[in-house]
Amino acid sequence: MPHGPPNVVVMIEIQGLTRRFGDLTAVDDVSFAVHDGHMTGFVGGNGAGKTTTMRMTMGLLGVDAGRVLWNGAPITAANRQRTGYMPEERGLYPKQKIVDQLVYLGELSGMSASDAKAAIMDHLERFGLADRANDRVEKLSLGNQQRVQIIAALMTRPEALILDEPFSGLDPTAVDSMADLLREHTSRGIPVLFSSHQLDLVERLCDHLVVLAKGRVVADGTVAQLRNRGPQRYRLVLGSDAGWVRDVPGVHTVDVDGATAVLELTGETPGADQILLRDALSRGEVKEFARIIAPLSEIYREVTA
Ligand SMILES: Nc1ncnc2c1ncn2[C@@H]1O[C@H](COP(=O)(O)OP(=O)(O)OP(=O)(O)O)[C@@H](O)[C@H]1O
Repeated sequence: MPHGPPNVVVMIEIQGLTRRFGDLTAVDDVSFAVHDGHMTGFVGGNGAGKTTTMRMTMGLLGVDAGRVLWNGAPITAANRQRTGYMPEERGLYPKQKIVDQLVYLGELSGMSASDAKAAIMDHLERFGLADRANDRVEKLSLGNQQRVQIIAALMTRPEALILDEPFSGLDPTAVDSMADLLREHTSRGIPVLFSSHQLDLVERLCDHLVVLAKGRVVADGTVAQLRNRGPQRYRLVLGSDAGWVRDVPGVHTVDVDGATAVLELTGETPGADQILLRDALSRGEVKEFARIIAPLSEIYREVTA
């Protein structure tokens, strides 16, 4: 059972955040919103500025310019205290028992020891760690330590979640438990921002995507919106040679291999897809005419190139 107030509606807006380290502008005028009830994936190569943006959002790092809004007003310390944050650097005490450590962290966030304990046991159960509650952290594998770190961020009845690479190091079962937990939060209106290099996972989970490259936002939208930015690609499979498609107006031929053609519509000729299909049908059998859905990894390569 999820722990947290029902139907919280929070929107976080990041506006013009900028941070320099010496000559390097690590985060350069970054703006985007993390909408209530949305899972927002934050992606970008190593050093793109994701962690720096998240740390500024959490008030752990000063900003050179820009601001963060919480439901339209400048974010406060109290708002941040109600945000479940998972830092990139994992900070557990190796010698302490898992349950004691989590109770301590819960109390720091204002929970009573008994509430904290109930939330902890529920989360340990979900991550298959209930029987390890009294083990010292150092006895856990790295992946299981990661699960404990996640519990620390999620057990405190957060009203927003900002998670720096929460899926890294998790096995597929833990990835599924984590994904379910995050969905429970978004279904109650909680905004979730998480960074990840696992694009397949981001594609599967996220409603919204922000792509950072060299400190700047290079794409911001739904996966479908990002897909529709470029030319639309189709595959045409005929019963005979497809070479004639090269001469169809408004169609750019990417590749023809015998009866199969990969095409892009240039957008210059309205209804080019219908013209193409009519032509193809008038020449004989059409086995397939379908849009090619680019994987997120391809879109990512294009926007960060
Ligand atoms: N405290 C610091 N002092 C100097 N440079 C820093 C500091 N923190 C970050 N940087 C630099 O800022 C840039 C952005 O780093 P950041 O950690 O935000 O990237 P990231 O997108 O989270 O990368 P990764 O995916 O590798 O975790 C990098 O070039 C990094 O070396």
